[in-house]
Parts: sequence; C-alpha cells; structure tokens
Amino acid sequence: MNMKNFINGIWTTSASNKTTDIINPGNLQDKVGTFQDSTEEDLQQAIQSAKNAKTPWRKLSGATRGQYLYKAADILEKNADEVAEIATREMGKTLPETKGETARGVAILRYYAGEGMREEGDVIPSTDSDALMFTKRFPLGVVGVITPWNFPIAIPLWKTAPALIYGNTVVIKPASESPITFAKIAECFEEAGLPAGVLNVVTGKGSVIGNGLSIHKEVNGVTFTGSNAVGRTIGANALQRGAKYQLEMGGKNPVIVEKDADLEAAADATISGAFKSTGQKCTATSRAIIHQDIYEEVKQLLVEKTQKIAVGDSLEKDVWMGPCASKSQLDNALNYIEKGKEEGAALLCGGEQIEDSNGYYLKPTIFDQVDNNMTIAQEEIFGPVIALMPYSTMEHALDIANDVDYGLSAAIFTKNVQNMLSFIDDMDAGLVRVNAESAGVELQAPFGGMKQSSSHSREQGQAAQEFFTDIKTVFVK
Ligand SMILES: NC(=O)C1=CN([C@@H]2O[C@H](COP(=O)(O)OP(=O)(O)OC[C@H]3O[C@@H](n4cnc5c(N)ncnc54)[C@H](OP(=O)(O)O)[C@@H]3O)[C@@H](O)[C@H]2O)C=CC1
Ligand SMILES: O=C(O)CCC(=O)C(=O)O
Repeated sequence: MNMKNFINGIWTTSASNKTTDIINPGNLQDKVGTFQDSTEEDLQQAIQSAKNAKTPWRKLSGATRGQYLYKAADILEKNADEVAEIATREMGKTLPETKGETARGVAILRYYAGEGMREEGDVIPSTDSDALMFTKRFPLGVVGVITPWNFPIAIPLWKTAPALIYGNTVVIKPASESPITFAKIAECFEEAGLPAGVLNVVTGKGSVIGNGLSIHKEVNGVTFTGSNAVGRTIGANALQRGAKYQLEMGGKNPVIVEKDADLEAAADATISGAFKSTGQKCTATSRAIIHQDIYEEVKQLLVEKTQKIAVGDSLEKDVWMGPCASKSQLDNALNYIEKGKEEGAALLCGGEQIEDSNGYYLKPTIFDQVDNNMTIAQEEIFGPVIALMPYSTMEHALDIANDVDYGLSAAIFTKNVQNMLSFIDDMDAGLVRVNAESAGVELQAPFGGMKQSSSHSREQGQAAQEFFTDIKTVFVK
C-alpha cells in the first residue's frame, strides 16, 4: 500500500513529493509499502483542519460521538485479519499476537464509545445554600498523538479513542516502522463517517512531524509513548508553551521468584514476559531475581524452555518469536549483549543473530552472574534478553528490584501472603502483578509508571479522562 496522509477527511500526498519504503523486518524481500515523508507544511494543514473541526465535534453529545466509535469498532472487527497481517509485516510481531492486539483495539473502541454516556462531573455542596455548584469536564481542543511501533494498533487506539470521545480532535503521527497499520485503522473511522478534520494522520520523521506537534501553539495537548530521550524533549517543549502533556516511556521490569513459588509457572511467565514480541514491550521482563535456594533449578528450567522457542517468520504457523522490528533494534540488542559479556556476565544461551536468515532475527538470550551495577541490569534493552540475579531475603530482592531508574511494571511469584503484601507496598512500579507475568495491561485499568517511566500520569480506563479533559467548576445562583 502506498499510504497517504489523512488530512481533513482526504487522503493527501505530501508537499515534499517524497516517500519512504517500509520493509518487513522478518523478510527483507517483502516491501510492505511506502509512506509520505511529510513536511511542516503538511503538518500545518492537519493542525488547521483539526482546529476547524474542534467546535462542531465538541458540541455533539457524547452519545453521538460514541456512535462513531462503535461503528469504527465494528469495521475494525470485520477487517481484523487484514490489519493484523499488515502489522506483522510492518513490525515483525507474530500473527497470533497482532490478531490479539487487533481484538484489543476493537475492545478499546467499544469501551471508550460507552464513555460518551458516563458522568462528566460531580455535584459539590456549596457553602451558599441557595446555590448549585458542580464540575463539568471540557476537551483540551486539538491533541497531538505520537506513537511507537511496538503496539501499532493498541497504543494509537488507547490514545485516540479517549481523545475523541471526550470531544478533542486529533493529529496523529504514527511510528515510521508501522504507519500503514494505523492507515488501516484510520480507514475504519473514515468508513464510519467520522466528520472531516476530527482525525488527521501525518507520517514522516519524528524530528520533523513529532517535534512539530510538540512545539505547535495550536496543539493543546500532546500524548507520547516511546523512548525516554524523545519523551523528555516532547515534555519540555509542551511545558515551555503551557500545553498539557503525557509521556509513557521505558521500563526495566523485574520478576521475583520466591522459593515457595510454583516454579514451572514462574519460569513460563518469565519466558513469556521476556521474549513475547521479541522482548519489545515497555512492560517486558528483563530481570529475573531468583531466591538463592532455587536459583539453579529455575535457571535450568529457563534455559531448557528458551532452547525450545521457535524463532522465525512471524507469518508462519508455529513460530513463537519473530524478528526484531528493525536493524537498529537488532544492533541495539547486540550492543547490549556485547556489553554484558565485556562487563563479566555469563551467557547461558542465545546472544547472537540467527545467520542465513532473511531478517533481523536474534536468538533469545539469558545472562547469568549479573551484578546490579552492570549496564544490562540497568538500561532498557528492548530486545529478547534477560538477566538472572540471586537473592537471599525478600528485602534483598526488593532492594535489587528497586535499584533502577525505571518503575513501570513488576511481578512476583510466591504463595506467601506476607511476601505478596511487601511486594505490593514496597515495589516502586505503576503495575505490580502477583503470580502473573510483568506484561499484561488491561484496557479498563489505569496504566503508567513511577520514577523515569512516565510523566506520573496514567492512561487507559477512566484515568484517560484526567488527561484529555480540563475541569470547569460551575457556581449557579
Ligand atoms: N515505552 C515504549 O513502549 C517504547 C520504548 N521504546 C524505546 O525507544 C528505543 C528506540 O525506539 P524508537 O522507535 O526509536 O523510539 P522513539 O522514542 O524514537 O519513537 C517513538 C515515536 O516518537 C517519534 N519521534 C522520534 N523522534 C522524535 C522527536 N525528536 N520529536 C518528537 N517525536 C519523535 C517517532 O517517530 P519515528 O518513528 O518517525 O522516528 C515515533 O513516532 C527502543 O529501543 C526502546 O528502548 C521504543 C518504543 C516504545
Ligand atoms: O504490555 C502491554 O500490553 C502494553 C505495553 C506498552 O505499553 C508498551 O510496550 O509500550
């Protein structure tokens, strides 16, 4: 597909007359399509059309806005196989994973469609007994949405759907690895009859279009998921001009395996958390902190299970793990693996690219003898690499788990209630999961991190209302 920008309800070519190719990272002969290498002029048109559309869109009732989202959900459900296949070809995740993500996208749309008919304020007793005081929520106006490639369906939708239902208009810049997937979603909104200008899609370089959204004075709020380096710049740009912003960034997520745990279940969850989506989730498990008495047993289980993982073309049946999403993702993970070896960690399995393959395939990798000061124990790798570390007491485990800059998600496997309670209270993470893997986000619950993982805001569920609206306090007498 040769994707165009979607501006004011029309699929439009960029003023640059330039496009960029998208190549399947799992099959370098497969050209998935092209996207527009857009300019600031294209972005300006999109922002202007979102601005023009914002008042009529805000004036519709929430129930009417919801009807568009319900229709888009039905169309996405009908097109699910096509959308999932494009997503797999663009960013390499396996087909069952992209099918699951598409179903999640449908559910996100339906959840927020329903939000159009839920409360939008509170009645608060005034000290004046003759007065009525209440709050009412209002949209921000034009919202800029900047998204990554690792969840090319769910993340754009869990930002766009609440933005729209609460009455904002949107300009979205999808990641350059996966823009066509979002074009397919935009087509669902178009077929649903969404009014022109309410949703606009502009592709191109992050440094031009993403940055342009963060500095533009007509963009009233910016929501971003991606790397910490880019997130910080976007936050600073938005803050400087007084716009609202929301950042969802990295993680260095631990699983703690206590000696009383179901070790099979813990090992399965560690493998799934670490290697599903080729480790490219901000909630991926990247450190396994294991009680010293069962360390050798769990280590053996992890290595045995990892050696059975089928790595290959994500469109093929029975493939469990696909390629890294791009050459830069592969190189990044290989650099971390080299660093791990240089700093003295012991490689138990994996650690190298799969030779003679037709894509960016990396073997799932486990490191032993990892010290918490090592780079692989501290930095987000965003690849299929896990570091094993032993501990002696629960306090020791939590010290290791918390000794990183990030605080997104964390898991523990134990049968002991006191251990569970210590973990829930003392683990510095926005998502803490007991006897379940570190990845696993539910669309109806708040999602976000502590420390460097987010801007301390939360998205998804009802929490999205906080970001996408402003509160007015009304006093009537
Ligand atoms: N928390 C998470 O879920 C994610 C974390 N990451 C982390 O980031 C690393 C690099 O991945 P990458 O995809 O490059 O992540 P980026 O943070 O660079 O990209 C995320 C989004 O931001 C855009 N962007 C890039 N530069 C700018 C800029 N200067 N101003 C505004 N927007 C910009 C990108 O556009 P474009 O695609 O055109 O560059 C993309 O749409 C990963 O290895 C991982 O560690 C990555 C993705 C998701
Ligand atoms: O684990 C999930 O479902 C979502 C994770 C996420 O938001 C991310 O990796 O960017």
